[in-house]
Amino acid sequence: MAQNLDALVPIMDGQPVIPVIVIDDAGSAAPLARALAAGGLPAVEITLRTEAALDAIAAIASEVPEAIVGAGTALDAGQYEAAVAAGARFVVSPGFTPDLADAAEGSVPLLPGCVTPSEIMAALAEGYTHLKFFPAGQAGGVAYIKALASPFSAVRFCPTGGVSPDNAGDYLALPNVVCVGGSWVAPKEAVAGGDWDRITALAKEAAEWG
Ligand SMILES: O=C(O)C(=O)C[C@H](O)[C@H](O)COP(=O)(O)O
Repeated sequence: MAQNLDALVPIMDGQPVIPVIVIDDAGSAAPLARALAAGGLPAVEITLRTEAALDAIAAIASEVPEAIVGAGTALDAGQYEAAVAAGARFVVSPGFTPDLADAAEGSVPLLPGCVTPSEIMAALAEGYTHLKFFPAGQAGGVAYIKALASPFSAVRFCPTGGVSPDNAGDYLALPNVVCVGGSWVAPKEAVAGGDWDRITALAKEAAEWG
């Protein structure tokens, strides 16, 4: 009845930035994951927002052993199960529902999103301490997360949404932030153009915040 922290914490602690990927062509998935891992970001979150997402997760799981593939934007138990079946090693959701909590009783860890104190308390009651904070910038940013530290000293966040090279350092400096999520390390045009060197360079810069 709790979050699988043994599996999740090493992923969150392992790199300061988790790339958030919206993928249109599953054929790009393996080279993209290789490029990110080469830059020091092995864990990648493939959002379940496109038709190609599950195939992309499966491709990375089977072809890129140095990567740690996760699924993002899992909105319900069915999506959690599909992502796990495709090979996801962690699953991220923008929110948290009882349905997702039940599905995530298995071994693949869930990183659910919470913003308000009541949402955080509901997550704590389910045994969840490691939470996504989404949409980070719009929900209150660095100042808001800082204010959550005193009442929720056991909670650790991964802010995502509006995080960029300009503010990632500010988020990561907070004691209750372990990593951030962001799409900037894999720009759409670089993925479409197969510009893997650029993506490795962006990943290297991001990895240095750790
Ligand atoms: O789909 C989800 O579940 C999300 O997490 C949305 C993400 O926050 C953004 O895709 C990344 O946000 P940006 O780095 O601002 O582009």
